[in-house]
Amino acid sequence: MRGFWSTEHVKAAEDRLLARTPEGALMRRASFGVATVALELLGGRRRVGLLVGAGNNGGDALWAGYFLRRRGVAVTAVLLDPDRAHPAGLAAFRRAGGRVASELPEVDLVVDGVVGLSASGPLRPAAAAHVAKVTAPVLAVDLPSGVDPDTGVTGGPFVEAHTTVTFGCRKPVHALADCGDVRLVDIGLQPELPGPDLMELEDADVAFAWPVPGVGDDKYSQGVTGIAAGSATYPGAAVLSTGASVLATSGMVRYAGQAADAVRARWPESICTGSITDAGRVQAWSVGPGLGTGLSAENVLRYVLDAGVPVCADADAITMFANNPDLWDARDPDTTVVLTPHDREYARLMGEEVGTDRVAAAKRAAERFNAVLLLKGNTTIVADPGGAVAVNRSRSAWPATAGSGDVLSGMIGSLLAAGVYPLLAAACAAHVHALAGELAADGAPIPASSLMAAIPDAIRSVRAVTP
Ligand SMILES: NC(=O)C1=CN([C@@H]2O[C@H](COP(=O)(O)OP(=O)(O)OC[C@H]3O[C@@H](n4cnc5c(N)ncnc54)[C@H](OP(=O)(O)O)[C@@H]3O)[C@@H](O)[C@H]2O)[C@@H](O)CC1
Ligand SMILES: Nc1ncnc2c1ncn2[C@@H]1O[C@H](COP(=O)(O)OP(=O)(O)O)[C@@H](O)[C@H]1O
Ligand SMILES: [K+]
Repeated sequence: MRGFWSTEHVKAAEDRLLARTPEGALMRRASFGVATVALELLGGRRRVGLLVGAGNNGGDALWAGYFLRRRGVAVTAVLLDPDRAHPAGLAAFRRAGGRVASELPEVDLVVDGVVGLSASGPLRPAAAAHVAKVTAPVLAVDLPSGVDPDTGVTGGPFVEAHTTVTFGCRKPVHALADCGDVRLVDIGLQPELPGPDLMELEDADVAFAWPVPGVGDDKYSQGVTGIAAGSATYPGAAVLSTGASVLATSGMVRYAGQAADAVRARWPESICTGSITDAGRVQAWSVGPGLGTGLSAENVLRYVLDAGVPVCADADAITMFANNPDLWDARDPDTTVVLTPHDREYARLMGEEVGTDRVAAAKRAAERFNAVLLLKGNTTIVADPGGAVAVNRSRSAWPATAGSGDVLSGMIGSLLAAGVYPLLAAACAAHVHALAGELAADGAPIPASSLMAAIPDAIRSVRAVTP
């Protein structure tokens, strides 16, 4: 699991660390890390440019320039605010033979030391003008300048980094925005940090959490999933949701609804019935995709909320909650619910747009509904009411296709039925879903049914990393 810490927590931890470290030692350690990565990226080429801002981020760039000079690299620095350039860094850089110029010459690599943790807003015009002329790959110090460190939001010009070298710990920007290849340099910060503000599951975490049958298991003992989705108008949603559930875990899937014939034809291993009241016992329900929002759909939603098992509520279920708040209020408050809106469903449910800070939006909704909230998108955010947040960045946008959400909700239902902790169930499903999309697409558009069919490949791929 990777952790990410907010600027507030990083700055407080850095202050504590600075208080017990000789002056300048942290910056030299950090910038030595920058220089090491720069040499690796240069691969024998010898011309580096530095864009140097007014704060310590610029100081890091200047000290990195100093170390590069000592390795014989030609380094030219552009000082964006010459009077406020880091004095010790600038003196060391000049001593080592670094050149200061008003424009970057032709170089093989640019080090972005414009702004780091204290950034606010997009690049200012002077910095933006220099960045616009850059053609060489950019190595960002701490984070790409112009991108918000806590939200990953860009509201104007920003640096597009080939690689980012960060120090002490990762920050939210590294999970929420494209920072290129992110390298972490240890400066001894970990002991000073509280628990992470965000987390991102890696393959090994997902493999560890994913339910695998034991020798003593049977089809019931692993948790039976119930799917309440689809309708006469939208039978496909039921087929996709049920299929995702069948493929995600071992054990049994029960389908209840108007698409029973279509589901039975495609998934003979599922136990299908036309009516929710005849479904039989399950350990979790996945409800909503293609269900409709009429009276009979409302009754289905009431039934699953009353079943005393965890519920994943998606699509039409979310719209019904938005249209009729009584439905939500009537549920047993102890029932675990995972809500999985996309942005428009979020706006319906919350009565406000998601906005640019998607993590804050997901946290607000999780708290308001006392539920796990999975906000869909290229970067999926999962927040639980206790304040924990997991993010999953999809490496491709191929999953942005009709029916893909139906697949996700079937997978979440399966993991909930197997007893996986709700935040982890949603985050693991998002991870495998994105990977299945990538594997199935392999560079060309795919329908959601192909994404669904790649679930076993994606599970195999994450499990391949475990010993
Ligand atoms: N503390 C530590 O232990 C360690 C810290 N380390 C390093 O320190 C960095 C944090 O340094 P920091 O706090 O000095 O501020 P920093 O990010 O350089 O920026 C401040 C200046 O930028 C300006 N500015 C703001 N927004 C801007 C924009 N959009 N576009 C352009 N300019 C903008 C703003 O200008 P002003 O508003 O004052 O005019 C201000 O003067 C951190 O990221 C890491 O690299 C490492 O050495 C490891 C040890
Ligand atoms: N740009 C994107 N890149 C990667 N994944 C995406 C992107 N847009 C959406 N997704 C994912 O695709 C799925 C879409 O779900 P949803 O909008 O509910 O679709 P549908 O209702 O058609 O099933 C979600 O899992 C979401 O995270
Ligand atoms: K930077």
